[in-house]
Amino acid sequence: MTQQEPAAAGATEGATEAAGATEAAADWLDGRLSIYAAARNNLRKIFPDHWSFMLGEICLYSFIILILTGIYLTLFFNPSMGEVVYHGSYTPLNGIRMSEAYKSTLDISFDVRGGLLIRQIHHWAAIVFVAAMLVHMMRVFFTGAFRKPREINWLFGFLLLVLAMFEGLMGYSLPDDLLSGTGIRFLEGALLSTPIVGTYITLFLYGGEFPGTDIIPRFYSIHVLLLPGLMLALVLTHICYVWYHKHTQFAGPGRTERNVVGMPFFPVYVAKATGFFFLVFGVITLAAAVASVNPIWAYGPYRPDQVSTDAQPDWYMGMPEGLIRIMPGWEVRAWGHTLELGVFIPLALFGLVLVAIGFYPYLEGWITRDKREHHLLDRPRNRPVRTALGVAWVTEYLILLLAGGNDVVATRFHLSINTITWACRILVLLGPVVAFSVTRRWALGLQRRDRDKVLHGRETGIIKRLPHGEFVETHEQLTPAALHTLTAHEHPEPVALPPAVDGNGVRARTRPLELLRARLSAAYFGPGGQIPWPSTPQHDELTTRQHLAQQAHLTQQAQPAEPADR
Ligand code: HEM
Ligand code: HEM
Repeated sequence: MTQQEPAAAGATEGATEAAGATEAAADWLDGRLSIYAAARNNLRKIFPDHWSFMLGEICLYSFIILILTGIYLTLFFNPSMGEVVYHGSYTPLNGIRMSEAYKSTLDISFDVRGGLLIRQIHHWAAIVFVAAMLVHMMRVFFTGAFRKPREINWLFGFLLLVLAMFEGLMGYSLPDDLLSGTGIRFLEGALLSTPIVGTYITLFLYGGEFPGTDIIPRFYSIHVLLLPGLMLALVLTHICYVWYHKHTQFAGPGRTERNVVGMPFFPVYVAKATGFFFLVFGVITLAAAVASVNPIWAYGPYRPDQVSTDAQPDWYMGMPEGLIRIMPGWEVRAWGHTLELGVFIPLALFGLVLVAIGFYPYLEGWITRDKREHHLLDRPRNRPVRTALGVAWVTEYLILLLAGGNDVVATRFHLSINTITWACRILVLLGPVVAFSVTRRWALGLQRRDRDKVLHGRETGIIKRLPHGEFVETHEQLTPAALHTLTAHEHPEPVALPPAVDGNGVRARTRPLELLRARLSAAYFGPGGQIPWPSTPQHDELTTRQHLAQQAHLTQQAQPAEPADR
């Protein structure tokens, strides 16, 4: 017997006791909540694997980080517009009159232990949150994961995106620094431009004339209570739907519309997801620790008579900002009222774009008349028109982001602000059209390449010289798995117009909506929308030709090209 044995035996006994206690606790819970049945049904749930499926997780984890850090901030932030004179650690602002909201944010930054880091994590998490949402949304869009039965979940996700943008706007308005105030002023202008109800909405929200003393406390309630509450409910519903519908998967051998191929939720995904949460938290914390964001002490407290150059909203508000900056300052005065078209048109456009994004799944469903469920994802190249629409939208977004920062571009690159504005005006109209047509052609080109690969195999890059001098490139047949993946997608037919003459020989009237649907469907699935597979005779001919060429090749290799004697 060695010295260690009693200790080891003691440890085993302890572990057995702990396991027994855990089991007893689990039994107690099961007697009340039937957790065994719930665990049996859910823990082995299968999830398919693809790197792009982690984008939704980044949204989820940054949302959790926002809630955790936000709760910490509420302990020290004072959402009051009451005025105080600052005497604190940040000496350059000593003796300056400011709101209590601004002062408490300075205190969080300079006097609260870990305050600045938490503030920065909160702000960085907000930036990552909205960025992850946009990229996640584009993944869902480009792969067609929004199709039946997931249209509702797309709508929930879309609502989350809109709420997050406004949650962010409210958040960076809270510290009441010069930049915040400029944002609140911008919002006031935007609301005032709404015809008929604009003035009433503004007076109601601001509790009187701008800036008043109500706006920060009101934004605070909305920021820490109303919107996070709504978002939490939506996030939970969103994830429940992902669970209920089961995740989509990319086509591949053994994967069909009726099964899910992947790894079990427990233990594989639980372990992966936990690790990934800490990775996201770590990266955001690192960014917060090394990269300063929103240094409000450098901007100073808000004063309505001041505005700084380079005043920029957070990047996700770049689109409305850009639209307003490039719009000519049109104004109509009639019957004693002013219609501020220069602000109202861009905002209406922004709203329309958002609505179009939210309802896109229904629009595509209407165009394609497709009522089936889809659990296999599309490769973006196989739906060129949809992919091109997505790229056109991203292009438009980026151009407007640039337009929204026209003052920054002008000062950093020593350019004329008018030149930038005019360039953006032209680009906003041309950019999406060019992006659409280049992407569509590109996707069609990739489809052609896939078709060639299926018919002729993969180009190996190995050139062989035949005995009679001809050079040929050898092709390698695809593996059955690759062949399956490349040929798994459907080739839908465009929706046909109803016959011009009905069964009784009477001319039928085509309704404009049906005509529109037929045209759009032809654009999606006509010759400009997909590369048809070769017809059966074409396919047979190609295979025979390939076979003959191979035979000839083999014969030539077997016989010397130049007979030695005759
Ligand atoms: C708070 C924001 C969001 C969170 C926490 C979230 C979370 C998730 C998670 C974890 C998944 C499963 C993994 C994945 O596919 O990435 C998912 C799937 C999905 N999300 Fe989101 N999401 C958010 C925003 C959005 C947005 C903005 C949209 C679209 C407008 C959207 C639409 C969808 C759809 C349709 C699915 C199902 C995809 C499939 O099964 O392939 N989500 N979401
Ligand atoms: C869910 C999405 C959220 C987003 C996108 C968001 C965004 C922001 C942003 C951008 C700021 C400005 C930070 C800065 O000063 O640089 C902010 C401030 C703040 N947020 Fe949030 N936030 C969210 C959720 C929450 C939640 C859930 C809480 C509280 C429970 C919270 C509490 C606060 C407080 C107290 C401030 C003011 C303190 C400060 O500015 O340092 N936030 N938020």
